[in-house]
Amino acid sequence: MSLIFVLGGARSGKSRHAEEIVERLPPPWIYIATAEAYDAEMTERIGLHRARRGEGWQTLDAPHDLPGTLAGLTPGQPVLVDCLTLWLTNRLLAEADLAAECAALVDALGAHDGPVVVVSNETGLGIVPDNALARRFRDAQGRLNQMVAAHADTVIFMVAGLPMKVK
Ligand SMILES: Nc1nc2c(ncn2[C@@H]2O[C@H](COP(=O)(O)OP(=O)(O)OP(=O)(O)O)[C@@H](O)[C@H]2O)c(=O)[nH]1
Repeated sequence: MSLIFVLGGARSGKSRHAEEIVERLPPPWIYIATAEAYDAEMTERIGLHRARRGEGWQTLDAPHDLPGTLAGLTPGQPVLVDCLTLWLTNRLLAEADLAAECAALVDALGAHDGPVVVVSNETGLGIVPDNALARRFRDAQGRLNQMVAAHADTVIFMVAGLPMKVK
């Protein structure tokens, strides 16, 4: 098992970089998507991602049950999880026990018998949000990122499309 964690801001190029890492491995590659298309703009974004991925990729949707989806994978399959931020958002809005769910997610990432690349946002670099929900989210995201980074073999921080290896 190898775990590679790719972090960055919005439009930092993290999805593309994560895809390139996985595409160096033998296909088929599993893409676990956590986004839900709530509006036309998000539908278009997702369409662009799907068009870019092309042959060799199989997409699984896991907006909520990410640990269960990971547990159901065939051993050895290279997998890309894109991204933890939307999964955490979905679970926060579902009023889940975030500490327990994040611990279960880290266990599931570690349990997959194959290469895993995980994408997440490095949030919290801006000003303190003015509402409690956003502050809660920011803190939960920071904690989850630390947990995944601690377990990862490699951590890459994307800056303006450029990968910076931090672990
Ligand atoms: N449901 C679904 N979501 C997808 C699919 N492909 C990509 N996505 C989602 O698209 C999201 C990323 O989209 P963007 O907003 O373009 O990425 P970004 O994080 O702003 O930018 P980058 O740092 O450049 O990757 C991820 O959360 C994915 O889950 C898919 O096939 N189905």
